[in-house]
Amino acid sequence: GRKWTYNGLDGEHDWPTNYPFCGGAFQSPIDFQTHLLRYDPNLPPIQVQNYNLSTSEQLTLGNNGHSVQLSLPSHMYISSLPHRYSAAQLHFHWGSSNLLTGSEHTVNGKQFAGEMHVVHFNSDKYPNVSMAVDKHDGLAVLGVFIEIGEANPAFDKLFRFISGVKYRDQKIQVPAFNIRALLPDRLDQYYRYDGSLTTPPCYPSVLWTVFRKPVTISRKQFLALATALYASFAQDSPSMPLHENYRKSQLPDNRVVLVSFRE
Ligand SMILES: NS(=O)(=O)c1c(F)c(F)c(S(=O)(=O)CCO)c(N[C@H]2CCc3ccccc32)c1F
Ligand SMILES: [Zn+2]
Repeated sequence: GRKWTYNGLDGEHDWPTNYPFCGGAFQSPIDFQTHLLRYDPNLPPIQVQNYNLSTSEQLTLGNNGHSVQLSLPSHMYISSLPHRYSAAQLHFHWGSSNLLTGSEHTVNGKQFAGEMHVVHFNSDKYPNVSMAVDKHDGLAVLGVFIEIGEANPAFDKLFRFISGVKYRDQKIQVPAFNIRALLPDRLDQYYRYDGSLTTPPCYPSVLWTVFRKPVTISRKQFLALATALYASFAQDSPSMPLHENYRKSQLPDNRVVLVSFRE
């Protein structure tokens, strides 16, 4: 598709020009304001299967110019939703070295340092993520807020390779590891709403689950993510840093956000 960026020309205000859904309804992210929340006691804890990948498996780590993404095998899946949602990839959104506010979803206006998304597709109905991406029941994305605090060694299994994908379209193979260790310990407390991809083409095809509890990584780990990457190709000059790759909050339109926890 046509190129798009997070700021300046081709920035998010211009996305609807080439990607009409970006100007439509049910857009993500949104701000989880208290008055939008409704407690739903029937929301079950999220259950993930086969997330503990063996180190003999290899995954593709890539820089697609918009984020750093890790391919995931489709034998990983979420089993607690109405359909089986199989894993496709995970990626990150962040601010910059001195902007510790780079999450996409926010809580009463509070922005976290970053956010990780684990993208899954409805493998009961669609053969792969590309066929699912524009269907109303196509995708389920798990969102994890990232805060600066105690280091989390699991993220180093990914971040230690980031210098290998500094420039756009660079890809390397990395040893697989336990992806469950990237999620918070409690998967029973989360925000749930119907939304969209937060990047063009912004299809309103995502069942969002954003965990209430953030994960923490150290400032050193965060800087590895926030300062290592370029959105431009290796041969391009000048190079453009890949940072502040988060979309602004979208209008809730009269959407309700279900929560699995009581305040
Ligand atoms: N925040 S988000 O979860 O909405 C989201 C992204 F923020 C994002 F950057 C990407 S991407 O593939 O890295 C780049 C543009 O799609 C995807 N990629 C998804 C959507 C399209 C697609 C097709 C195949 C594999 C993954 C994806 C995404 F779902
Ligand atoms: Zn994302």
